[in-house]
Amino acid sequence: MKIGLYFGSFNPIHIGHLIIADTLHDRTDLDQVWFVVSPQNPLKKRQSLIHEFDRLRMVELAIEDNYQFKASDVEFSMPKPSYTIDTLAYLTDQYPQHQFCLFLGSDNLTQLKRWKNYQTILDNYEIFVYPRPGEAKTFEHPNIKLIDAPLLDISATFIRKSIIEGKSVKYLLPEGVADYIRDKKLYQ
Ligand SMILES: Nc1ncnc2c1ncn2[C@@H]1O[C@H](COP(=O)(O)OP(=O)(O)OP(=O)(O)O)[C@@H](O)[C@H]1O
Ligand SMILES: O=C(O)c1ccc[n+]([C@@H]2O[C@H](COP(=O)([O-])O)[C@@H](O)[C@H]2O)c1
Repeated sequence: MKIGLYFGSFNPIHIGHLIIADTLHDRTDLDQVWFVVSPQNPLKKRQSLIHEFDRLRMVELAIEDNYQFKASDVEFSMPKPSYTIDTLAYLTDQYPQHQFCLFLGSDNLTQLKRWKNYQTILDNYEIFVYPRPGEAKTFEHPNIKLIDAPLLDISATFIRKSIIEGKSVKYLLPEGVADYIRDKKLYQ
């Protein structure tokens, strides 16, 4: 099977993530999308990062009606911070029957040259990139595939801020995720 790995902090998962995953899945020959919840992005120091178990649970709630989407906690038992090349090597070793590729927002493509062993990632994995407002195209490589799709000006940062300010995030989050945040009083 061909699997698209969608790595992220998902703090929390929002409808932008779901639209991106669905668009990339629809426009490629991928069989499944795995949402890989990263405990700690090596380049982001965030005090508002809630526990990875809550972030994983919200991903599970968000994708439960889509059998082609899976949630992965593979990075929970790996060393922190979460280096993508190490997870790719682990998954490639664990699942030799699968072919893996990556999903990135274009903000992360801009940052890619700061990632651990980015050249190895580039040379060995196809990368599908969803455009993000404010991000210019940075570099080209045969394995980088830019997808032409509507810009989505939605971020988890905006959602966290809105919750703190008591503003509505009703249509920015899947319903189950909004309920989970409310019940557990997260991000307040
Ligand atoms: N609106 C968006 N457009 C394009 N890509 C996005 C968008 N939101 C998230 N992504 C991509 O999804 C992946 C996971 O993103 P992440 O969980 O960090 O969400 P975020 O909304 O960027 O969070 P935060 O605001 O906390 O940084 C990254 O590759 C990111 O580039
Ligand atoms: O491997 C790296 O050096 C590296 C550097 C920055 C980000 N990443 C990964 O990129 C993914 C997206 O992160 P985020 O916080 O934008 O959702 C997440 O899985 C991070 O662990 C990985």
